[in-house]
Amino acid sequence: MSPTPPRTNQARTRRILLVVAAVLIDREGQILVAQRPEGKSYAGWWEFPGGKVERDESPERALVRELGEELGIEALEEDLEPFTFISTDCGSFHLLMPVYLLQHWEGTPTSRENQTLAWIRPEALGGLQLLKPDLPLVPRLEAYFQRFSP
Ligand SMILES: Nc1nc2c([nH]c(=O)n2[C@H]2C[C@H](O)[C@@H](COP(=O)(O)OP(=O)(O)OP(=O)(O)O)O2)c(=O)[nH]1
Repeated sequence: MSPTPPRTNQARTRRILLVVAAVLIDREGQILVAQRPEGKSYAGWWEFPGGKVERDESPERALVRELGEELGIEALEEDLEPFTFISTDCGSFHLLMPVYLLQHWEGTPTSRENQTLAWIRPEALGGLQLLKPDLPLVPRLEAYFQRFSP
């Protein structure tokens, strides 16, 4: 009988892609979601605003930059509240995505990159075709918002 090979979680480690995302929450407790536009990978799927962290950029700086580029808003790094993170195998890369909550910003979020924007109630998140890596965020956000409902 041959010896049992050691158990490993994964055959090999893939390149880590560091992406940051923000859950914007307005005064009515609605959250902002964005639909990826034609021409991008996963066009038509919904996601949270954000994007890839560039070389020599902190996650918070990257997110402030992405929010400016995608939504035309000004956010402060200190207003980004760490919420959770996603760490998952996406096939050709391993996605590591810190997710922040944001309740204060300057300006009105506007589509700057042809994405469709929607303000939705947290309980409507489950009905959207969200990017698969984002699915664990749905129950976590629902639980977060339930804590504040009467
Ligand atoms: N912004 C954002 N990206 C997400 C989320 N969930 C998720 O899996 N991603 C993935 C999709 C992409 O592979 C990557 C985000 O990168 P991106 O949006 O800057 O990249 P992209 O491929 O759309 O753009 P580009 O390289 O063509 O400029 O992270 C999310 O909620 N928000």
